Order: sequence, then C-alpha cells, then structure tokens
Amino acid sequence: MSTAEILLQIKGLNKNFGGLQAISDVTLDLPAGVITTLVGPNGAGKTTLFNLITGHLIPTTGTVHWLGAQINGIEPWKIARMGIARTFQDLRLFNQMTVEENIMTVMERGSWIWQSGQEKNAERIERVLNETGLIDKRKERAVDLAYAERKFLSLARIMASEAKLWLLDEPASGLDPRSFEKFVTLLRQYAASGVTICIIEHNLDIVIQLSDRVAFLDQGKLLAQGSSQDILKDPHLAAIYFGDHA
Ligand SMILES: Nc1ncnc2c1ncn2[C@@H]1O[C@H](COP(=O)(O)OP(=O)(O)OP(=O)(O)O)[C@@H](O)[C@H]1O
Repeated sequence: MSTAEILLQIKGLNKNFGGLQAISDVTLDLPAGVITTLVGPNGAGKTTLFNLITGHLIPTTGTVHWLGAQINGIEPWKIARMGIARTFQDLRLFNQMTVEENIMTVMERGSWIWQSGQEKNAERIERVLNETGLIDKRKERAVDLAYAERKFLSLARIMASEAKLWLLDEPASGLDPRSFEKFVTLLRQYAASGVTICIIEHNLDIVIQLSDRVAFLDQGKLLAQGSSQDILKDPHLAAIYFGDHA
C-alpha cells in the first residue's frame, strides 16, 4: 500500500462555519487502488470533508491536491471533470428516466478529460449494466426499481463515468447479504484496476468488510488512520464512536 501512487492529497485542511470548526487540521492521502472508509460519530465532519474535496465548500485554510495540482477553490463541475465523482445517501437518481438514461447522463458531456476514448459509450453502458446485474432492467424507470437495484444504479453511473476517485456516501447501507457480496466484489475489482475509493460509512460490519484502511474523524479532527482491525479495536476510539451513538 505504501508504494501506491497518491492521487489525492489533503494537507492542513480547516473549515470553519462561524465559530464552529467542522474540519480541523486534517492531513490525509488517498492512494490509487485503496478503499478508505471515513468513520466517526454524527457531526464528525465526514460530509464536510467530501464537500471540500468536490469543491462544494472552500477550505478556510489548507490545500487539496489532485494528481499533483491544487484543486481547492475550483468550481465543483470542473473538479468532477477532472475525474472525481460522488454518490449521495439519497442517491439523486433521475426517477422518471430509465436505467439506461440515468447512466447516459454521466456520459453525454463530450470529452471528459480522463476518459480513455478506447471504449464506445454503448459498450460502456452494456458493460456496467452487466456488471451491476441491471441488464434486464435497462428500460425500466429508476422510480420502479427495488431498493438494492437503485443502489446499484447509483454505482453503475459512477462506474460509467470512469472517474478515478469515487466518493461514496453510505453506498451499501440496507443491502441484503447477496447484494452486499456483489457490491464488495465490484468495488474490489475497480480498486484493483486503480480506482481510488473513499466511503462514508456508519455500519461497522460494512466498514470491516470493505475497507483497506479506515480514517477516524471526531469533531473535525483526524484522530487515527490504519487497518479496520487496529482502528475498531482501539478502546479510546470505540468510546468516542459508541458514546455519541448511545
Ligand atoms: N453549511 C453548514 N453550515 C454550518 N454548519 C455546518 C454546515 N455543514 C455542516 N455543519 C456542521 O459541521 C459539523 C460537521 O458536519 P458534517 O455533516 O460534516 O458531519 P458528518 O460527520 O457528515 O455527520 P453525519 O454522520 O451525521 O452525517 C456539524 O456540527 C454540522 O452541524
């Protein structure tokens, strides 16, 4: 892991909302091909950190570098075009569009600079529909899908975008065991191909099964990072985590 190329580099990041320090001196690297989960109690700053990476928030101080270039201060749509994509807890699908059309929305903006151009759009749609098991549902409207299928559609969109960094907000919550297994396999495949994945997750069973590395945030501070075993068995961190969830 230590030899993996660092794609995203966060240095000395701070974000204040008035008197509240939502992110406090966070320094964190996201290496290529590594699945990192962000854990921490409610209000720890996980969503704020995602928003600072995607350009939806501007840091008070500190920097975010992507592929060596500073990106904080750049508009969100430009950051997205640089290959940083995100999913949301509420999925934000286009409910009245079909599965296929939902996937197309990430592919119709011309030449996204990181897309290789080696695979035609139609082939890419076919591939992600097959990989996510949605091939038979391609003409169905998103609103008519079952819960797990909607989760996979959200994932299919990010897969089709060919982004190099995926920021996923509780992508596996509520999945049945079989769907979860398929989900983990897919994430592992994409990580193995060099995609960097960062996940906000509250469910510790999911954290253990998904993560190569866990970053633990509390009150805006990065308290610890390491393997899920090391982080989750630390009594001090457990007290913080479960204390706030009691
Ligand atoms: N736009 C904002 N204006 C003011 N305060 C904010 C804003 N966004 C977040 N906060 C505050 O910053 C802190 C961190 O919030 P954030 O949503 O990042 O936490 P989180 O770890 O994602 O929490 P959760 O697990 O509950 O989603 C919280 O105290 C929150 O109330």
